[in-house]
Order: sequence, then C-alpha cells, then structure tokens
Amino acid sequence: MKMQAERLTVIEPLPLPLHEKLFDDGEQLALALARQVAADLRAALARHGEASIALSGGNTPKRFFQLLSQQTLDWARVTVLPIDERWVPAEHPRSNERLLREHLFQNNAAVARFLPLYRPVDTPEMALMPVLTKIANEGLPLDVAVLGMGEDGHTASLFPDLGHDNPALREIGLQPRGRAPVMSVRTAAMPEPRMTLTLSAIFTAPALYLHIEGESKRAVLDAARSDPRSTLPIRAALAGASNAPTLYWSP
Ligand SMILES: O=C1O[C@H](COP(=O)(O)O)[C@@H](O)[C@H](O)[C@H]1O
Repeated sequence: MKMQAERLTVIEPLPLPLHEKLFDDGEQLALALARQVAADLRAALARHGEASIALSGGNTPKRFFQLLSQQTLDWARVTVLPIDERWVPAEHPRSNERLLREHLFQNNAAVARFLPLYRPVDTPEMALMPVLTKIANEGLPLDVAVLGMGEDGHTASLFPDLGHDNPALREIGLQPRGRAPVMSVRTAAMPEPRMTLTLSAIFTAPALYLHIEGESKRAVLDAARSDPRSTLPIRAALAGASNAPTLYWSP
C-alpha cells in the first residue's frame, strides 16, 4: 500500500485590522483629519451636549491642530486632553501642552476647555492622584482619540522598553472601566519622565485615529501589524482596540 505524503500548509496570520486613509501629502491629510474629527465632535455634541477628545503631541500634528482650530463647532462644550505629556513646564519647547496652546487653542477652538496632564511639581508620580481623579471625573469617556507613533513603535508614551508584560500593555482586552486612566512612565528612550493616558482610557473613544507620516514609520507599523510576535506598543494599541482604528497616512 502506498503511503500518502503529508502536506503541510503554512497559514500566514492576518495583519491586525486597520481602516486606511492615504494621502499624497501632509497638508491634504491634515485637512481631511481635521474635517473628520470636527464631524465626530459635532456628532458627540448632538448626542450628549458635550464632547471630549484626546490628542497626541510630538511634531506630526501641528498642521492638523491648526486646521482643526478653524473648524466650526461649539468648542466651548469640548474638553481637550493631551494623550501624553513630557514632564517639563508648560512653556518648555518639548511640552505637548505648549504645542496644543500654540497650534490648537486659537481661532474657533480658543474657547475649548483644557484638562492638562502636567502639574508644576517635580515628578509625574507626585501629581498622579489629582490628575487621575480629574481625568476620570471630567475627561472620560472620550469621544475621539488621535494616536501618533514614534519611529521606535511607541504610541502615546507607551515605549518599547516598558516591556510587553508591563501592566500598561497587558491591559489589552480588559474592560476600560475600573482601570487607571493615567500612568507615569520612565523610559531610557527619552530625557524626561512622562505621564500618559493608558490604553484603557484611550479605548473609551468610539472614534480612534492613528496619524502617522513618512515611509519609515509606515514600515514599522506594517511590521508590527503583521507579526504576532511583535511586542511593540503600537501593536498592543491595534490589538486591544474594540473598533479598528483608522490610519491617516501620507509619505
Ligand atoms: O513623544 C511623542 O512621540 C509621539 C510621536 O511623535 P512624532 O514627533 O514622531 O510625531 C507622539 O505621538 C506622542 O504624543 C509624543 O509625546
């Protein structure tokens, strides 16, 4: 009797789900994202009379913030939170609060309400309880969150050297309620400590966007999306979101 040869089929894992909006340049991207976020905020205002949005910092979102600030909506009923903050005074060039003040809180958005993560004390740990309470009571749940990503695959202030078994990343899949909304972060990758919204807090937003620009970040994102062994925080953020985020990308 002839033995039948065994055939092995290798099944490639599917990349994590992501909606994609691709643009030719950062200007077009910024305008489309500003219009989309403004529409989300208007819808939230119509639903419950107020709206809450968490926004990333860094260099990428400047143009988006400027265009968002020009959108017509009832900004006085909108609360804005930084997704993360570097522990430097609000006037410091590396402050995400400063970025928001200079680029978002102008034009129509000048009247928006701001919930800072930074407090003028020496360490983020010293401010953790008051900030946590304020954010939990007055900032959450979010209506909209816009994540960014660094070249190293960090998102918010969740850095690769936190370790993939860190509670901040292990919380994937757990219910948002009952989880701490903010945490302090110390990473060798950055010169100062930080405070960040946790994934639990970020995932309270039904409208979740990822804004990245450039080919090299795109390659990091695609690799993290496709590789189930990836321990990059951006993969944790994609894996844990109950609604697939929408990527806004331009070269
Ligand atoms: O440090 C940070 O980096 C990321 C990415 O910033 P970018 O300058 O590469 O655009 C940002 O999303 C985060 O909010 C920020 O604090």
